[in-house]
Amino acid sequence: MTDLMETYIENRTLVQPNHTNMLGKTHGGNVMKWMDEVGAMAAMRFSGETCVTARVDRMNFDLPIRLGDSALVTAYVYDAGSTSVKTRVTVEREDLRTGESERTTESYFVYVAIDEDERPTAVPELTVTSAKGDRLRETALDGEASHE
Ligand SMILES: CCCCCCCCCCCCCCCC(=O)SCCNC(=O)CCNC(=O)[C@H](O)C(C)(C)COP(=O)(O)OP(=O)(O)OC[C@H]1O[C@@H](n2cnc3c(N)ncnc32)[C@H](O)[C@@H]1OP(=O)(O)O
Repeated sequence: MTDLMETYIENRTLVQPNHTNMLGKTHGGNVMKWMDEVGAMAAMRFSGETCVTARVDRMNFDLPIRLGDSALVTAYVYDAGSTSVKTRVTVEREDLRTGESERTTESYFVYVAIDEDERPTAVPELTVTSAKGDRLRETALDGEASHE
């Protein structure tokens, strides 16, 4: 068993010129890659296994992430099947000079734990033992449903 809060991972990237287009906005592909990586880390921390991405839900880029911003990616596991692991992944941009922070995108990634032969392998049960964990799971289940 692994608790939801143990899977909670945040990762910040300082947006540099090599991340942006000619308008000084972060390429969507970079944002997706950062999300995939942090989601995979949450899934691996949960399962104790190598995890591969099986599905990515709809993804809207609601606001641009500007050159010089900090991009904060947060992921956690909110549900699991026999071998699959569901994660909620969100991104916020922060203007480091003002501390102003805004959500730019959110999505749901499904990973599958694999063994040495790259075949799906069993994952543990997810536990939720705190009020914060309950809130995060509820938020993810509601968000997943509204993403359908
Ligand atoms: C080797 C070195 C390691 C080093 C470690 C270091 C890593 C450090 C961090 C990693 C950082 C970046 C990591 C990014 C992660 C990638 O970028 S991975 C690359 C992109 N993904 C891939 O290449 C995966 C390609 N797909 C596959 O290999 C196979 O389709 C899969 C995903 C293993 C599934 O295999 P399968 O035989 O079809 O599985 P099957 O038995 O039908 O179903 C198994 C489970 O998967 C679920 N499932 C399958 N497909 C889907 C789907 N499309 N949607 C939802 N659920 C699905 C099933 O519902 C089932 O769930 P459970 O009921 O068991 O819970």
